[in-house]
Amino acid sequence: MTHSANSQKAYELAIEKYASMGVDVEQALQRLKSVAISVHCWQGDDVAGFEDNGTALGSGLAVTGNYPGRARTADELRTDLEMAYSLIPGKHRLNLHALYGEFHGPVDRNEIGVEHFQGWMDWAGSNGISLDFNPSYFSHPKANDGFTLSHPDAGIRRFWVDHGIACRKIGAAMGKAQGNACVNNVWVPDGYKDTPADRKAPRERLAASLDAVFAESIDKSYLLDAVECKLFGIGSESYVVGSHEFYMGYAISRDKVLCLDAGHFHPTEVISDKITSTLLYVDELLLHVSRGVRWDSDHVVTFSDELQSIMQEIVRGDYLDRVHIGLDFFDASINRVAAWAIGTRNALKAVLAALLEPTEMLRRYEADGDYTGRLAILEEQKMMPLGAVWDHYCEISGAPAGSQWLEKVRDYETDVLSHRASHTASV
Ligand SMILES: C[C@H](O)[C@H](O)[C@@H](O)C(=O)CO
Ligand SMILES: [Mn+2]
Repeated sequence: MTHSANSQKAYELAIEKYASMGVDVEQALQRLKSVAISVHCWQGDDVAGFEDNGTALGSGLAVTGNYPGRARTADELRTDLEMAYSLIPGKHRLNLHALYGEFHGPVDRNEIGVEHFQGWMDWAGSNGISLDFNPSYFSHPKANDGFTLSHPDAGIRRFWVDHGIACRKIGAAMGKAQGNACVNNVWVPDGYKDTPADRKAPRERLAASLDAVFAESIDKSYLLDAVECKLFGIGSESYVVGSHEFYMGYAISRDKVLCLDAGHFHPTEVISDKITSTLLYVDELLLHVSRGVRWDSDHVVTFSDELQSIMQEIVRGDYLDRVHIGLDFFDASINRVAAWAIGTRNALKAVLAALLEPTEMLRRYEADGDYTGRLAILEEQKMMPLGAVWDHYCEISGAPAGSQWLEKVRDYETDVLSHRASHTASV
């Protein structure tokens, strides 16, 4: 039997196996097709961007590794992204940070405009990709002392408010051009390394600055404002102004999208358990699917228990239309295109696994108090033929099945990435 006849047979057996649990595989694949993951641009170049403002990555962000082939220009980044998208089944979005504009000279953050992102918008339009956006409150001389929107200096706060306003205009133009809302996510690094004497004033200033950023009402069909909390960063170990409680309250009171980054909580705290709670109080969530490892919040996403739980919670709650799934990791120690492919494919595999769960059966057991049955079926799920369905989905989507994508990345490395000058990422 040929390889494709084998995989067809495996798929047919998988359909039977899932049907015996009351699960319709074709219906699950139909739903999966509509799931667009927002792929983050910053994995491709170690969060460097194209500003050339002489400021190294900081504000608690660090990229380790010096794997050759980092994208150095917007064109290189776009070429790498096209390669990555070709390895991922389905149609996905691109999440751009403001420091990735094409500036052609010095343009400070408070002066950026739609024109600096026209190249990205044209590229996105011709590739059928929708864009999301983020103001960049780091890697800038005015962020070097650890504070931006909550800075004690009113002039610096004003500068960063103007950056936020400029980014909302850019995001709205993207949303208008693409015909669906651009999610514009605000994350600020503000915080103290050591115990503060005043936890209150910076939070009051941050709330006031955010209100100024969001003062202009923009049609939600163009732009969705999101806000992202963090527990701690390198250099803000003792206090982060934008904590979870801060942004939870802010998002609820100001009708904003709440962003939950999987690496931004206590090491044993999981965002999968926050989805059903937060969605009682906010209309929509943005997820930054990431993987924390000790001090780092941004390892490449693997097919972990938590990744599976996140997607189960979204699917079980029927939240696929209320949760925007974005990625957030950066690893300079491995091939960067492979990092995108691994992380995004894993996120999709976890969505598929969740769509193939016999949820009705599990709920029935639970309602009947049959916790033995619930645990037994949850564990049996782990041995179901997910891989055969995934391979089939890749094949019908024109993406490589199994590990075939790796060969394509190796070829791309030889043909393209290896010709780029080597560099050393920040450590
Ligand atoms: C580039 C950053 O990772 C990103 O903007 C932010 O979402 C974050 O998670 C900071 O820790
Ligand atoms: Mn994040």
